[in-house]
Amino acid sequence: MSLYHEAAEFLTKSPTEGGSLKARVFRRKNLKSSPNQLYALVIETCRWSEVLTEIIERSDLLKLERKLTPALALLLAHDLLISKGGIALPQSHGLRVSMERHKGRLTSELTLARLRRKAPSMAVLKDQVLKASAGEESQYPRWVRVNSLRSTLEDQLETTFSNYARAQSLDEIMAAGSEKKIYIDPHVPNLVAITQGTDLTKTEAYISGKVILQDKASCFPAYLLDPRSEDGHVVDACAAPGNKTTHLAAILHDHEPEFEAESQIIYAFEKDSKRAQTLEKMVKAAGSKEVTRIAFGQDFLQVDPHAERFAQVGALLLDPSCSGSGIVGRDSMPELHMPRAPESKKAKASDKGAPGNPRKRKHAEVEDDEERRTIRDDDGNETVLNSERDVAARLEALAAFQLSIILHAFQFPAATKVTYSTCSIHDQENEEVVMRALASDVAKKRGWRILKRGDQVAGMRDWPVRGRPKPCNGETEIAEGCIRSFKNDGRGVMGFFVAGFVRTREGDGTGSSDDGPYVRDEDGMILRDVLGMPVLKSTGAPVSLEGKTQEKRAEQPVSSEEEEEDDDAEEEDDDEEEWEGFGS
Ligand SMILES: C[S@@+](CC[C@H](N)C(=O)[O-])C[C@H]1O[C@@H](n2cnc3c(N)ncnc32)[C@H](O)[C@@H]1O
Repeated sequence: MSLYHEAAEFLTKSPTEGGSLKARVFRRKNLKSSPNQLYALVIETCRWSEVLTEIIERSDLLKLERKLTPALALLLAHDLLISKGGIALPQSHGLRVSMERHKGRLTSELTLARLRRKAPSMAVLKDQVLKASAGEESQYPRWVRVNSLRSTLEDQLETTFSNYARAQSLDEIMAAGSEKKIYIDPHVPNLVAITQGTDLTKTEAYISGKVILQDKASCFPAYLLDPRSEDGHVVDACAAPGNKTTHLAAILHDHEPEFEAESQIIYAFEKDSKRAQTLEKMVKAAGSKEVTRIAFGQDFLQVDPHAERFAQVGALLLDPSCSGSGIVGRDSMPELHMPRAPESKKAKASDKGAPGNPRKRKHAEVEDDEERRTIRDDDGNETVLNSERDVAARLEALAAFQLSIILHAFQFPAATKVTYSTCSIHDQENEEVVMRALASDVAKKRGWRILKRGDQVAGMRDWPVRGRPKPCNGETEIAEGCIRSFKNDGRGVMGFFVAGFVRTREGDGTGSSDDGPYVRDEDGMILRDVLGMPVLKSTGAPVSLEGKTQEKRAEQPVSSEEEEEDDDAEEEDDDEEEWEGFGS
């Protein structure tokens, strides 16, 4: 079966499997075509289907080529007229011949369709098509985190975003239309919002890991955790694809003291080996490899918190699988238009439900039925649910798993900071899990409590949307400590939840305070002398630079990217020698 026949099936048949197009394509076994190619063809054809339907009908293609079904005509017309590569079939293939003999007529119809839409060029038409077919995401800004391991905000403003006008508010970004505008986020450091429409993935900054596309809310957990040199090693318990792991690495880099300090490691666990490979790629691209140890396929719950190698783990970021109900545009699928089949021709079995029936149909509508029965978590796993009771049971199962992750993290002997986050909007997975964690034996025994709003990093303290008091049993301090965000509330972010837990080591009798050896101001920032050296609590005097400066200087690469690559190669060898896996 050709790519086009397989794609036509996805385009026309009501899904029997449920789930988004992406999930259905990637889950389908025995596909002859590459799932990536197939998915791209179907989704792009949907985007262009209104224009292509007009072209096919006006050119009478289906009357002239009786072997073509409406879906095949749509897919082939897409590749013939729109795709750079043309039709992906041998020149003598019947389908390709059927299309190419009408190329002149179809191309003229494309020009007329473009002119009817008042688009002076194909580029403008493409822009229009993309906008018209954009889903929920188009109402949101695009969030971009500047990766401080590879670049700085200033550098990016002068390079990647040099032709963007500075916006004074997020509203300006949302109202900017096609104008390129940029807004520097007031809550999360190194984060900007830009107008939708530009494909940043093609830029040098994206390819080289200088910028990372990451929703603002997804930046909250690492920022709230705020790992500092005195916190020791860090755990990212559920790490793939790695947005938060790489954010943690950038924050460690930003907080790296100029003076002698133990080097810090991020232990990144990922239960799913395939996703762990994505994590590895992201960690490498973001320049975080040196500080990150990935546990491929390792279940965090099977890891022994008391193992020697975790003795210095002071901070843990927990971002476990959840219902994903806060994700923006997860299932959005462009509206599909189908050319009408010629009158005399009976609709082929493979075209049932497409033309003749309502000519326009939203994939979402087809999937709505499925949606009632299917919930998809943020890892893309789907569960078929038949009733409200099923939904409640699924949320309870997720909540029980999420709670077990927190309780496991609470056991790490040196841990004093934990963040827990979900991209869910459900109380059951959010405040209710927090309350259950705080009420647990391990929390009580070890002195874990909520990180109060007043003790949070400045940007999180200022963020106005807080936890819901009701599921916190009216305990406002806990609700205020929880941070929420909601879709469609004008703040331009996804639905999200994060809470921090802290404890002092006195809580379990180990006797040291949890904010490290340096004097801090009321924002929790380390006090420094005029040279920027941190002031020690023990002596009241700044730390001496001796020793470290020379060592640092000796570590500096001579320069050049080539050297960086060489370094990488060496690190790989080093890693292989040093790292023997996590075990339990
Ligand atoms: C919400 S995603 C994490 C997203 C990630 N923190 C990021 O920001 O890019 C949850 C991840 O946790 C992984 N996971 C689920 N249970 C796990 C466990 N017990 N141990 C380790 N990883 C787990 C899933 O495979 C999935 O990749």
